[in-house]
Amino acid sequence: MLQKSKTENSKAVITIRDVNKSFGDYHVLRGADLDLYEGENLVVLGRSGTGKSVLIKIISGLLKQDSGMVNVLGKDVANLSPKELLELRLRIGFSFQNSALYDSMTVRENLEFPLVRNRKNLGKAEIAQAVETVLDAVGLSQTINQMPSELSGGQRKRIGIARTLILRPEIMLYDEPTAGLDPITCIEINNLINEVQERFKTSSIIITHDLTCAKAVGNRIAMLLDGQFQRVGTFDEVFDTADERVTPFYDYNFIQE
Ligand SMILES: Nc1ncnc2c1ncn2[C@@H]1O[C@H](COP(=O)(O)OP(=O)(O)OP(=O)(O)O)[C@@H](O)[C@H]1O
Repeated sequence: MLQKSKTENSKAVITIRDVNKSFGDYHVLRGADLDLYEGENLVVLGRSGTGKSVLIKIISGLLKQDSGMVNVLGKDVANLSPKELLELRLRIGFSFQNSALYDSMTVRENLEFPLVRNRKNLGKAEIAQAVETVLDAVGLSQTINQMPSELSGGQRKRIGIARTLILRPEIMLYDEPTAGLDPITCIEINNLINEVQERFKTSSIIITHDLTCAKAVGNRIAMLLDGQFQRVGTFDEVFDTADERVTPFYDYNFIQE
């Protein structure tokens, strides 16, 4: 796992500075600052409705901030042309709760799909090799000819992550990766997030309400409070406080050591 000092010496692949975003009277992001460093797993915590999804949408260019700067992989996201934005999005892997597999396709076909659509220069053998590599990475080589309906929830999640990895993203964005999974499967997904970091050298933002997950995968934790990342650091640093906006997170979560 990355040491904190190493993380802080790395270059930022996402830089967010003084970002504001309102919906009507509701000022969701209020001068938010955040860096994602190359190679790190950064966990974003925050109560429901604090703006975590809004932030991810701004990073991926689906929403525009009202003011402030968002730079992703050297690009000023708010000022990209539609074509440049598409190119940037191909360098980002999204693992979202609603990124379901295609039920009518086998695992192999599900994994081939993004390559066939986005990497038109690849031959059959290269596609087959890429499918094998990502299936091996998520530990599910044996499911290659199965249908999604034959897989468990945890296996479907892993195949979803494999489908994202097949385009070799530089950044991974995980939105609540362990939501709705049993505790054993949660541990498997946490391990997978760490394996992906190591094997594919990705830089990742992981949004979660699951503190076991946060502790297991986060090189750093960033807590969104009142529209800003007011507590950023290691897990222990973030929770070593009597701040009443922070302590309930810890008190009400069961932490598996
Ligand atoms: N397109 C939109 N139009 C109006 N309001 C919006 C829009 N998108 C988000 N909001 C509001 O912004 C606030 C933050 O929403 P967001 O989805 O980012 O919360 P979150 O931190 O991801 O919450 P959760 O943990 O429940 O997913 C909410 O009050 C939401 O209603």
